Amino acid sequence: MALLQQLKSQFVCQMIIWYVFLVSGLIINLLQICTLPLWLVSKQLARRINIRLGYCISSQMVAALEWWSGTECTLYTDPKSYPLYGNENAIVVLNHSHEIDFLCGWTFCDRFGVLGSSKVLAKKELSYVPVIGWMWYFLEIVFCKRKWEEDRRTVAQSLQNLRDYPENYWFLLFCEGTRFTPKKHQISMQVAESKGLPKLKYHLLPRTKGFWITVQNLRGTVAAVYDSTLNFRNNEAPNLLGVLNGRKYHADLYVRRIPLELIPEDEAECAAWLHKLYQEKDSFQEHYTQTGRFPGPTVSPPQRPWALINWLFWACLLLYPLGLLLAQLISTASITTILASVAVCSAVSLGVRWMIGQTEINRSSSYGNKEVHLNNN
Ligand SMILES: CCCCC/C=C\C/C=C\CCCCCCCC(=O)SCCNC(=O)CCNC(=O)[C@H](O)C(C)(C)COP(=O)(O)OP(=O)(O)OC[C@H]1O[C@@H](n2cnc3c(N)ncnc32)[C@H](O)[C@@H]1OP(=O)(O)O
Ligand SMILES: CCCCCCCCCCCCCCCCCC(=O)OC[C@@H](O)COP(=O)(O)O
Repeated sequence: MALLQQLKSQFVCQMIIWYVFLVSGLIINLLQICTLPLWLVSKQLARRINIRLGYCISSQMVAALEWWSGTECTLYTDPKSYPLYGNENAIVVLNHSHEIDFLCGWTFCDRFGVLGSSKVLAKKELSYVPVIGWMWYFLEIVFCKRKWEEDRRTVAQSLQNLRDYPENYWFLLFCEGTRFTPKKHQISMQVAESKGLPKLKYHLLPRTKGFWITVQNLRGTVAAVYDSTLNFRNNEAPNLLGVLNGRKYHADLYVRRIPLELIPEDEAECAAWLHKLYQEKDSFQEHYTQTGRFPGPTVSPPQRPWALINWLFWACLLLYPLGLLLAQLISTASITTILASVAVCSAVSLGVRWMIGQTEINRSSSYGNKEVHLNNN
């Protein structure tokens, strides 16, 4: 067991995982570009094809979490709501304090069959990330600049486009707008105080505009909000490098299904509703800290083999040409080819490090970090 663990953290294993991910990802991005003319002829068919192409990329990261690191995910939820998951459109509201929260989200999407089609309100900067960000254009992910004056029009338009989406999806919203850091927490609690809102211990104060605009624009096509609270056992702070090194974590997710009809239409009432939701989420986190579990029964959505099958397919397809290339490089080794290979590998490593950096909280943006001038009147 310890030997296997050591093997997983070996540089050559990491290289293989990255090689398969990057090369297959770029091939899929190219295939996505090839679907562009199809959008003019049959938009729904183009969307269905892109859902499957997108699955081929995001499921590789799910495979890394589930099959490589062996991370386990436990779901706490009402058994009556459980059969609806994956069989309806939903808005997912999730806390944002862990570096791999999006990845755990993807794992649950996969288990309920909505990984390819799922959406998120994401910051614009992520659209430039190779492979993942480029894939998102074709999956109609909604991007925002976190500048309301600009976002109110563009976000509403992107959401309207999703009204006739041909397959069930979950729309993820991190209402906190940025990842939790002590400084951002302190500043957002000053804002809470100035608004006369109770302080939160485990969350930043939620931004309400994105939630309101999402609910308003998807009303009639989305059935419910899934209020989701994620935590990791033993106070762990998991990260992507840990996953790629084969480190096992245990995620607990608490999901409450709230029918969309219960959410007020009026903007101010909707904002008050969201603030109350976050106060409840805070109490669930407190419960977890005290007892090590969320309230209610647990269910284990079955793990599906497709993420692993997809990864094995790409590995078989891409490792053979890599072997040939390496053999040729070694046999014709000249100083120029060696230098060129080292230069390419270094550039790719830097790119890879930058991509991983996107998930790291200590490289988080300065959004929510600036002192605000509060008006208490
Ligand atoms: C478990 C199942 C999981 C299922 C997973 C499903 C799908 C997965 C699919 C993909 C996974 C990929 C994951 C990728 C993750 C990427 C996520 C991100 O990029 S998060 C960042 C982007 N998203 C958001 O920001 C969403 C939340 N934000 C908003 O809603 C904002 O309102 C906004 C629409 C972006 C606009 O932002 P802006 O800053 O311009 O306006 P605001 O209204 O927010 O700000 C003014 C408002 O806020 C008050 N204020 C000021 N400072 C603060 C502060 N520090 N904290 C809180 N509030 C603050 C200020 O007083 C104003 O208040 P008011 O409105 O009352 O005037
Ligand atoms: C087998 C596969 C292995 C390969 C691993 C591939 C790793 C690819 C890494 C690229 C990941 C790109 C997706 C990043 C998603 C990050 C989500 C996130 O957490 O964004 C942060 C924002 O919400 C808020 O930003 P901040 O304001 O906190 O700043």
